[in-house]
Amino acid sequence: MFISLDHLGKDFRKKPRALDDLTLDLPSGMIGLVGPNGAGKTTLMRILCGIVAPTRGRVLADGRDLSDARTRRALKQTLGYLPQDIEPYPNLTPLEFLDYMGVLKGMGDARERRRQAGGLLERVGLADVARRRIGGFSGGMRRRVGIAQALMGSPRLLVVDEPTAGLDPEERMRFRALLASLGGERTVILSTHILDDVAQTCPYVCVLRGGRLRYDGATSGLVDAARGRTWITPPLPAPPTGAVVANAAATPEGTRYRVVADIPPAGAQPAEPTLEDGYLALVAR
Ligand SMILES: Nc1ncnc2c1ncn2[C@@H]1O[C@H](COP(=O)(O)OP(=O)(O)OP(=O)(O)O)[C@@H](O)[C@H]1O
Repeated sequence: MFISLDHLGKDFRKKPRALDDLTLDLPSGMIGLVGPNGAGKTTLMRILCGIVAPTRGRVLADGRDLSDARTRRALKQTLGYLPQDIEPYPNLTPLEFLDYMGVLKGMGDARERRRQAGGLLERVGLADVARRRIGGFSGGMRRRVGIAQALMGSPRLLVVDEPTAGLDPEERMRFRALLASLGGERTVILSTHILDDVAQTCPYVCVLRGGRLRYDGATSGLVDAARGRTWITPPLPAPPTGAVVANAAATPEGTRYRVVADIPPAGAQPAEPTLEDGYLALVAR
């Protein structure tokens, strides 16, 4: 599915320009959406899912304008959304929950719903607990129920908000591998604060800050934003002023800072930038 944003903007009463003039063509496959708190990621995802209407501009899905109610209805049937705060009903089993979500998505055939639910639970590694109540599941297992429900109806657009937040490292890796297997023909938009998740799963990334698009393109290209601007300081008693600190390492003589800055701090040596440095160079104020 091809999504285009055309001068998209969103004002809230207390927050004008929560999104500001976004124009962008999203490719199919895995797309990372990153940015600091309040950058507008959730607002953008809600607009893409047809939950919130933009104040200005438009979204086109395969060339069709989402401001049209019929297009929105059609999109909702081919859309999977895993919101940040999903809490699957604790009294249901995963099979029951997926069946219910299938009904909400307009899947009328009960046999097909059961077939898909069974296959998806297999895929997310929950087949052996498919008939247990979700209430007794760990956070990671609930998140996997969440992704399975988002995949009911084989959506062509999958929107996933902060899926690995709060998971332990093993569950996070597992979830990441699962997400990586979902790309292909489908468009998957993955919003996250964890840059490493994007580096590992998304060839394409959009960086938002303060409602504006700061970067869109190959994830590997993010490093260029910090090229020639990344430095390691000598041991110092305090961080250098006027530089964005990307990392700090304590030494007996003081702290060595890894910084992104146009002008090198006194005595600093140039360093090869990483994705993180590039991201910081784009979003730091
Ligand atoms: N329903 C709303 N009413 C008023 N303001 C809102 C609403 N939703 C979002 N905002 C504001 O819009 C801005 C963007 O919020 P949004 O939740 O989209 O950012 P985000 O990038 O998802 O942030 P986070 O990473 O913290 O989840 C913020 O300043 C937020 O306070």
